Amino acid sequence: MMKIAMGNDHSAIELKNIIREFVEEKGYEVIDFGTNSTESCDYPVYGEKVGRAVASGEADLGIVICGTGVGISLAANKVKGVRACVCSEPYSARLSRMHNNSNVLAFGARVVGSELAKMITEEWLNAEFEGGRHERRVNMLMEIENR
Ligand SMILES: O=C[C@H](O)[C@H](O)[C@H](O)COP(=O)(O)O
Repeated sequence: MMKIAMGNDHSAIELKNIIREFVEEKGYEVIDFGTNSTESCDYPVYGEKVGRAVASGEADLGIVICGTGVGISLAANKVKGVRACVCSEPYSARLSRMHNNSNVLAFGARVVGSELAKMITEEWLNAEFEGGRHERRVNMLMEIENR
C-alpha cells in the first residue's frame, strides 16, 4: 500500500482531515504528522517532517497544507530530495508529476475550497512521471543540491 505523509499548520486542520479521508478512500495509507491542534503553530515544523518522511522513504509521497501552501512547501523543499510544489488547480498538479516528478503536493486552505483541493489531489495522485527529456531536467534540478 502506498504511503502518503501529510502535514499542516493551524489554518488547515479541517481541509487536511477532508483530504486525508479522500486519500484513504482511494486506498492509500496516510501518516499524519499534524498539527491536529487549533492552537497557532509554525508551518516549517510540519513541512520539514513531511519532507524528511518522503526523502527517507518512510512515505512514498507527501501532501502539505498551510494558509497559502507557500510556507509549508518552502519548508519541505529545504529537505534534500524533495520536490514540493504549490498547486491551486489540477493542471499544474498533474504536470508537476508528469514533467517535474514532484513528490510533495502543497496547497492553501485559505486559497482553494475542499472540492477543488480534492480534484487537485486526485490529478496529482493519478499522474505518472514521463521520464525521457524530463528525467534529464529533474536530474539537473537535484544536482543543484550537491553544489
Ligand atoms: O505560508 C504561510 C502560511 O500561509 C501560514 O498558514 C500563515 O502564514 C499563517 O498565518 P497566521 O499565523 O496569521 O494564521
